[in-house]
Amino acid sequence: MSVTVRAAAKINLHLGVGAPREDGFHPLDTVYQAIDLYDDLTLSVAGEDSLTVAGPPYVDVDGIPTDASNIAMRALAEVACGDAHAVRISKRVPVAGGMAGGSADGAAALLAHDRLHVLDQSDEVLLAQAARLGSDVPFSLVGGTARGRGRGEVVERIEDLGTWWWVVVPASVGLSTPEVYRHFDRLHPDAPAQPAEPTGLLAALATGEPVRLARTLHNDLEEPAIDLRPELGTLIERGEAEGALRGMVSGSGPTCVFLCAGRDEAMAVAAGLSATYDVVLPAVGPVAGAHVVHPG
Ligand SMILES: C[C@](O)(CO)[C@H](O)COP(=O)(O)OP(=O)(O)OC[C@H]1O[C@@H](n2ccc(N)nc2=O)[C@H](O)[C@@H]1O
Ligand SMILES: Nc1ncnc2c1ncn2[C@@H]1O[C@H](COP(=O)(O)OP(=O)(O)OP(=O)(O)O)[C@@H](O)[C@H]1O
Repeated sequence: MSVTVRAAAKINLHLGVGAPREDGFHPLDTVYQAIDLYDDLTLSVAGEDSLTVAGPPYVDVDGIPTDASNIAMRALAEVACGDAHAVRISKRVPVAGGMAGGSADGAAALLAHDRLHVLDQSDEVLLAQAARLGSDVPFSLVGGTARGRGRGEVVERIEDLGTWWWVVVPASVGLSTPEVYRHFDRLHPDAPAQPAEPTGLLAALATGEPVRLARTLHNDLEEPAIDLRPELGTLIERGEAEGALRGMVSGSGPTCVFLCAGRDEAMAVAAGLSATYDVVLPAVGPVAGAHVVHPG
C-alpha cells in the first residue's frame, strides 16, 4: 500500500520584505502562485526509514539530503507515531531555486502520511504542522494564488480566475535563501518594519490581463539576488527582449520567471531563450496545492 502526492512549485508575484523580527525571520507580505511544475512523493510503510530521489538532469539530485534532514523526513518525524516509512521523490522543481521545492516535498509528506494512515486530519491541523516545518510549506498545501503574511506561513486564498503563462529558467547552481535575506539586510539596513503591500497587484490579478499584472510584479529579494548573481540581470533583460511582458527573480532566486501574454507567446519566448539557456520550461498557473494522484 502506498500513497502518491503531487505538490507544485511556487512563484512570488509580490514579495514585500520588512526589517528582521526579533526571532531573525523577516515579516512578509507576499502573493504566491502555484505553477504546473511538480514534485511527486510516494510514501509507504517500511521496515526502516529510507528516501530516494530521481529527476531529470537539470535537477541537482546530489544536492538533496537523503537522511533525516530531508524536509520530507522532517515532516514525517513531526507526525509519525512509530512506523518507519519509505519515501520516493520524483523531482522536477529546481533545487535551492527559490521555487519552494523542499517545501513542496514537506507538504506532500504531511498529506501522504495523513492519507496513508487514514487519519483524516482537518486542514487546520495540517496547516499548523506545515507552518512548523517552514515558512513556504503552508502555501504548498493550499496552492492556487494566495496572500502570505507573518513570515509567509499565514496564508489566505485569493480568487484568481486568470490563466497566467510563464517561462521558467532555472540556474545550474542554487542560492541559499538565508544568504539572500542576509544580503537584503546589508543593502537595506533601514528597511521599514512593515513590508510593502500588494495593493496594485491584487487589482491587476482581478482583471485577468497579463499586461496589467506584468506592471505590478514586485520582489524585494530581486536586488540582493542579482547583486549576488549579476548574470540574472542579463537573463531578465534577454527574456524581455525575446517578448516576455516582464521577467523577475523567483523568490530568493536564482530561478528567473517570465510572464507572457499567453500560451503561444510563452512558447516563442521559451524557444528564443533555449538558444542560450540549457533549461527553459514553459509553465501555467494557478494550479492546485498538494493532492493525491495515482502513481504514473
Ligand atoms: C524566499 C521565500 O521562498 C519567499 O516565499 C521564503 O521566504 C522562504 O521560505 P522557506 O524556504 O520556507 O524558509 P524557512 O525554511 O522558514 O526559513 C529558512 C531561512 O530563511 C530566512 N527567512 C525565511 C522566511 C522569512 N520570512 N524570513 C527569513 O529571514 C531565515 O534565515 C530562515 O532561517
Ligand atoms: N526534499 C528536498 N528537496 C530539495 N532540497 C531539500 C529537500 N530537503 C532538504 N533540502 C535542502 O534544502 C535546501 C533548499 O532547498 P529548496 O529546493 O527547498 O530551496 P528553495 O526552492 O530555494 O526554497 P524556498 O523557495 O522555499 O526558499 C537544499 O539546498 C537542500 O540542501
